[in-house]
Amino acid sequence: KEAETQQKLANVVILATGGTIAGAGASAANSATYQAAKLGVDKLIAGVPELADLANVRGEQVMQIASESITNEDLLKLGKRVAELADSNDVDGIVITHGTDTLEETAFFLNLVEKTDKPIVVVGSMRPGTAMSADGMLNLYNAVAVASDKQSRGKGVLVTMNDEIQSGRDVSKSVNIKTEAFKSAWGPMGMVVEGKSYWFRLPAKRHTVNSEFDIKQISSLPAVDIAYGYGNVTDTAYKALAQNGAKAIIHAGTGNGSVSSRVVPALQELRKNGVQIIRSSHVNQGGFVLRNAEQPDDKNDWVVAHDLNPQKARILAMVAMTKTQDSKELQRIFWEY
Ligand SMILES: NC(=O)CC[C@H](N)C(=O)O
Repeated sequence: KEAETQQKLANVVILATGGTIAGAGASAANSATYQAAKLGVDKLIAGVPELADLANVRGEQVMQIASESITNEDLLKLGKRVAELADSNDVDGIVITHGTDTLEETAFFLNLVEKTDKPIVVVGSMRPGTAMSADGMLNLYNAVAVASDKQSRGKGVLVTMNDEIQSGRDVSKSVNIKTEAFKSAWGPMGMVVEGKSYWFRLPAKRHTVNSEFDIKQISSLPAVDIAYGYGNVTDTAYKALAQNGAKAIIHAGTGNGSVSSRVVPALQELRKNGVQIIRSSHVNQGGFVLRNAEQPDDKNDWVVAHDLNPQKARILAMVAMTKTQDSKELQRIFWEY
């Protein structure tokens, strides 16, 4: 009988990378002061026995770090392992436990490069498991529920936080401390309640199986860095990043991705020297940067990131530049993904 139920359940692999969901604090009152990345994946799984009702779950520890320390090499390592598992006949879905600080970057990266329609769900928590009202158990339960559900196939990389199913492309950590941290300018795709998914929207942008990018063809990512726009800004950071080898600079601009007149000449010069300039916006609730609005992008040969925030624009630029160095192609990619 037990063997029969096991056969009916989906096979879900949990790839653990660290973060608060694997964190531990000194006391139950420590919801914000704790150490991330302490618990191994077996303890995470053992902490939610109800996972066994949803799927045949097994875990792998890919790394054990706080997500602000994730490097491009870590992203590639994780992405390649996800692709191997997705190719395996006995894997139906993949869950990645992750720190929340760069979760949106990893989710978007996987959304661009994984050539599979099998569900890939990235999940974290805002409080460590040792805290009162810890959110990790339910977030993980929801992630496994979504990853084992056939309805989740072909919808791109997903994020389950705070009972919501979000698109890995759109979602961003928009609030810290609070458990309702992850939001998208375009709204969640659905909800997951008591292990059941309720869907309301589909992503309109290219992803996974419809993407032109494939993790199996990527062996390294080019240097792309971000510089911040603000009052009284100088061009020092932009020049320093280029000098240090940046192939593209994401301008985390004010408002519509506007650029200070004190910075414009340096960016024009950098572009002439081959560095791609990509205008994004650092406004909190969803930037929206259009070509030739605020700056003459056609004349400057710059690219706009449209609705992608600076950290997501960095991910797309890196992936795109594994294939093209042409600014027009880059702009096409920024419209399509
Ligand atoms: N809530 C979190 O996961 C944050 C912990 C840590 N800074 C990380 O991103 O891994």
